[in-house]
Amino acid sequence: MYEASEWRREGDTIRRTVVARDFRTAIAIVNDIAEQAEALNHHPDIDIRWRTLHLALTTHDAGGLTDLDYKLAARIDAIVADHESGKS
Ligand SMILES: C[C@H](O)[C@H](O)[C@H]1CNC2=NC(N)=NC(=O)C2=N1
Repeated sequence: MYEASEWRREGDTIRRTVVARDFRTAIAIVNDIAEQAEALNHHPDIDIRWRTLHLALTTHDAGGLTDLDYKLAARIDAIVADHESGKS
C-alpha cells in the first residue's frame, strides 16, 4: 500500500499540507486535484488559507481509509511535484 512521507495519519484520515508559491498556484493545484477527484469519484476535504492547502482524505462510504485514498494521495503528490518543478 502507498505510504508517502508527506502524508500523516490522523484517525480515519490521511492529511497533507501544501504551501504553494502563491495563491494562484494554490488554486491551480486545487483545480488539478479536482480533475483527478472526479476521475476517481473520490473527493478530498480541502481547506484553503491564502497559499496553504490543508488536504484530508478518507472514505466516508467505508468509514475509514481505503486504497482509493492512497491512490488519490499519489496523484496529489504528482500534481504538487509538477507545480513545484514549474511543469504546470
Ligand atoms: C456516491 C458516491 O460514490 C460517494 O458519495 C463517494 C463520492 N466521493 C467520495 N469521496 C471520498 N473522499 N469519500 C467517499 O466516501 C466518497 N464517496
